[in-house]
Amino acid sequence: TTTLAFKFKGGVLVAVDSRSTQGPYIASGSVKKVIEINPYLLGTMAGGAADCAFWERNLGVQCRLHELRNRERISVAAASKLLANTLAQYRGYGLSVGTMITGWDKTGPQLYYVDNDGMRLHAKDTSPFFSVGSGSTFAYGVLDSAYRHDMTDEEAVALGKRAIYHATHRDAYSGGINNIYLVKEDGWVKVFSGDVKDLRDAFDAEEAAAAAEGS
Ligand SMILES: CC1=C(C(=O)N[C@H](C)C(=O)N[C@@H](Cc2c[nH]c3ccccc23)C(=O)N[C@@H](CC2CCCCC2)C(=O)[C@H](C)CO)Cc2ccccc21
Repeated sequence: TTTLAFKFKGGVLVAVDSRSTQGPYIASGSVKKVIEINPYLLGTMAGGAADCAFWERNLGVQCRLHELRNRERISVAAASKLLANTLAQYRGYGLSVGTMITGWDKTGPQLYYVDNDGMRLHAKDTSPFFSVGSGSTFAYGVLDSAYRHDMTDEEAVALGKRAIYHATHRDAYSGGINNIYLVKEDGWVKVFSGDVKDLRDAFDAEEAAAAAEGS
């Protein structure tokens, strides 16, 4: 799996692959690794498929209950804390969940990393991006070299495609479809869904267009 997300001038960019494996066997080439918790909150999934699917759906229930009790949408910080607390309760049970919780709340765009070890990291200017999964090392190589905060939405999408392309090219456990979401002030938008095999020319074309626009 390769999942990544980064904060930038326009909000938050989320990009994931869609391969599920059982050892060397590809169980699926088209799983959804982004869960749409509500129109303002997204969660990414890496690790045990059933663990991620079950506990992130459970998080959705907890977020909805928070809204009903408090008559206001839950913040990204609180939503990520609910999941971190749940995973802490099950520490030692063998859960495998590596996730990013992101969205836009009254404090603006926010991004957290949460995993089964009980880690909960807040993306700040020092580290505005995370990548989770077996392909994350390849994605970090691309993000570390090309990330800039003042990217346009199009440049951010092109960077997400480039990072997923290189990770799925090198990592046997990543592949399938690249799904990309943009988190804006009025909620998330799914902006791209395409086979990773076709990505190469996609981000080359976007690059050329951006260069032409710049000149
Ligand atoms: C697709 C699927 C299941 C599935 O593929 N299960 C296999 C065994 C699974 O969990 N695969 C993991 C890898 C894995 C196997 N055994 C493990 C034991 C512990 C931890 C991980 C694993 C996977 O693809 N993980 C993906 C992310 C998943 C894909 C499916 C959607 C949710 C996120 C990855 O992290 C990469 C492929 C790297 O492993 C189980 C399930 C239950 C209900 C509905 C759908 C599914």
